[in-house]
Amino acid sequence: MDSRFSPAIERLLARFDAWEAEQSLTAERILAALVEDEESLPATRLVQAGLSLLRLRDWLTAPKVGISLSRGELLHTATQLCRESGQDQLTSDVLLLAVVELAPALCGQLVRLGFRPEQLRTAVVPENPLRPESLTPLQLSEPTELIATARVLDVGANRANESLRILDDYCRFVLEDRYLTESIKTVRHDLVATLNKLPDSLLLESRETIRDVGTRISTTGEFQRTEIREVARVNFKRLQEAFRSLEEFSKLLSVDVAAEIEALRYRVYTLEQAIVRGSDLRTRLRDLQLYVLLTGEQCVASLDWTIAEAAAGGAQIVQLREKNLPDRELFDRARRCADACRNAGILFIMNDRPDIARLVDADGVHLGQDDLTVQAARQILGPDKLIGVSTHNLTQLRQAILDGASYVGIGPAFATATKPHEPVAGLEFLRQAVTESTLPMFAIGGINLGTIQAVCDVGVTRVAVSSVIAQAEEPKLVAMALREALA
Ligand SMILES: Cc1ncc(COP(=O)(O)OP(=O)(O)O)c(N)n1
Ligand SMILES: Cc1ncsc1CCOP(=O)(O)O
Ligand SMILES: [Mg+2]
Repeated sequence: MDSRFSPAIERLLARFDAWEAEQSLTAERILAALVEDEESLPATRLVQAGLSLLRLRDWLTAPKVGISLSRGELLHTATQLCRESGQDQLTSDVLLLAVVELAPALCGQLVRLGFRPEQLRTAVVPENPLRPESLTPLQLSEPTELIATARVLDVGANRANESLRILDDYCRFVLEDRYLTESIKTVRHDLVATLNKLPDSLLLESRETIRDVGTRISTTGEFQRTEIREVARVNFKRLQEAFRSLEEFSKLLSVDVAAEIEALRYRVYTLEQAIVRGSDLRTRLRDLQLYVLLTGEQCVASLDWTIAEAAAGGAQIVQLREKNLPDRELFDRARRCADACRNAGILFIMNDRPDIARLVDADGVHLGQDDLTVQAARQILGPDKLIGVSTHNLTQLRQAILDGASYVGIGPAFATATKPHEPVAGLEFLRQAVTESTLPMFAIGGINLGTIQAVCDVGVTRVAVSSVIAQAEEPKLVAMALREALA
């Protein structure tokens, strides 16, 4: 067996041999084999680079003339890429990059499905690859400090991996969130890739669980979990401890590996914010489907009356969206709206202004792409208030999730006179958004009794509306009809 190949890669290459012998080795076939397992490294890399596996599989199963490749040229390119990335062993993501680079026509097709080739290259062949010569040569024959270091790293890697698996399950089965699941999975793969940069089998050779007194120590807290969310919270803590330890001890072997682990630790911190805090706020919004944006001048009647009527018809959130009021009047109006919403038993969200949201004790604030950041608004509002973010494409949606948004607006679904110059994102974006994540999402823009069915048909379950309520003679009846359509 060639030491550059793991058993999994050997098995793949044997399949390629067989296909080549029957003259059916094509770029598409190799790609399909690499993503057969949705947890595989190539599958994760493609998702990271913007490709949806569902769309890719649909495309792969459609009939097409394949692009022939030879096993020899594939291995040649892959070996060169390995050299560029400073790794000794051929990994499956390097094979993937080799296929994409050898078959530009295939790459072009994937780009049409959302794939960003430069992102794959950066992930597989980083700018400043860790060169093997930066690692200290090892002698593992005697129980030295080196062996002790390796044991600590082995334990840390196992702990981190266990926690990541649990968090993967949490995102997948509790939150049912595809993007967060992929993000956790990517951390797991990247940790493996980073630790693989340590000398061959160092961690395994040093394993000595029997001598590890820590395996027999447990505290009562270890077994107490009162809520499912606790599982995520506790495992993020464990994960961060494991990363901290890995980072400190790997400094003894390679500063480059330590730096990569530090970067992973920061990514995990961002995910913790999104997953643990997000879980609380998601729960608060779980059953809320109808969100109404109001501007005083747009309402045919008074704001107070419109809020009371809309709430009586089933509106569950009101946002005050004023664009032309001086601050004192805005503050005054916000206070009255907050009171009206409290009286009606619904949530009150302030548009654009975390400062005023805080002053009137609103339930939260809504921010657009050019407004203050989520992080800045959090500083003003503290940990318990809702922060909504407007998103118009998948990149903005993913960023809002990582920023810790409590919900997102997705749209505009249709052109609307309420915000006439806003480019329409359309129904296809709405469909993609609800497939990508389970963060509460309110479709917005041109939604009324005539268009709401089309919005529901793409899988949306929550809407935010303005003119259809503000300009209705009977907002209560309109709200009831919108709720009915969402039911
Ligand atoms: C629920 C919801 N979604 C989107 C928006 C739009 O916010 P933004 O892009 O900041 O535009 P303005 O409303 O501030 O003009 C929203 N307000 N609410
Ligand atoms: C604030 C905003 N942002 C995107 S569309 C929109 C207005 C939605 O109003 P309407 O429901 O009247 O189309
Ligand atoms: Mg705004």
